Amino acid sequence: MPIRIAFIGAGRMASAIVRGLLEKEHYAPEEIACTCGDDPTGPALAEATGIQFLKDITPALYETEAVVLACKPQQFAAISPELAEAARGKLILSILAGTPLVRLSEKFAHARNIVRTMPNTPGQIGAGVTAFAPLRELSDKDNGIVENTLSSLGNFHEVDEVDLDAVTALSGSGPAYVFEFAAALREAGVSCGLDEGLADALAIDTLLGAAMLLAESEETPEALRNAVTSPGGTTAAALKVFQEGDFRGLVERALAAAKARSLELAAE
Ligand SMILES: NC(=O)C1=CN([C@@H]2O[C@H](COP(=O)(O)OP(=O)(O)OC[C@H]3O[C@@H](n4cnc5c(N)ncnc54)[C@H](O)[C@@H]3O)[C@@H](O)[C@H]2O)C=CC1
Ligand SMILES: O=C(O)[C@@H]1CCC=N1
Repeated sequence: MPIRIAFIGAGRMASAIVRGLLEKEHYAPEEIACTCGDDPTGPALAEATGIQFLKDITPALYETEAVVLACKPQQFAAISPELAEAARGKLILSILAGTPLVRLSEKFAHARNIVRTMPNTPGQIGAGVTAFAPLRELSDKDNGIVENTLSSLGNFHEVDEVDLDAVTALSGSGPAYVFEFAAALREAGVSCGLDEGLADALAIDTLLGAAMLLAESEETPEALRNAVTSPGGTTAAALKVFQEGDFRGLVERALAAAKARSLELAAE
């Protein structure tokens, strides 16, 4: 059976996409191939999912419809000109943070089209969100491939490429901020006298419940926050500390740092 989609890189994000594609039955395992660098990720992904691992994937690219670039941005330069040439006439989907379409199209000069995307790790369980920007308008066929791939990870939005560095700062890196907040809640709960296991369970269910309420409610985050905050009560006491510590300013500076780093990655 010919390969229809090939993954250059077989790490965490490639695994999430492969699993999503298989779960939604967009491809049979034999129609997907991956390669990797000098580590065991490719054989491990093949073993876990039934897809093919090819140490040298270049010959197989001639028959594929689409190629997903899923190595690290710093590993992009190591992709050989021979591999890029074998991707002539193919649809290229990149998940590389920071790497702009202009740089992707220098290497994959003869691709049918190139789509720069920014997914996130909740895609592992179909709860991700991805933004994408195509180099040229997508044909119906390529639009179908992009939609199948991104919908298997969760929700998706088409954006102008210029927005993708900010998207990376917000939703690409964003799960890490939430996990850091969950860990901070757990530690603070322990400081307040709770058992660690209980603090962990309370932190997770609080984040999950609040996110589900926010997604289902018509209210803004501010309105939902206010609904928790009784005048002169406990929440007001905590939010005052957040405000004194410039919580919003801190988040703004964190996203600005991530966006600046994404822009720097363009040249690495
Ligand atoms: N981890 C995350 O939360 C997100 C990551 N991304 C992007 O996804 C990409 C992959 O990230 P992860 O999966 O986290 O990394 P990872 O380190 O888990 O996987 C990288 C993969 O690339 C392979 N590789 C290295 N050099 C190679 C080469 N020359 N040819 C082919 N394969 C090669 C490695 O063997 C490995 O399989 C990165 O570009 C990152 O910017 C995008 C959104 C979210
Ligand atoms: O930290 C990174 O560079 C990647 C891109 C977004 C999430 N992880």
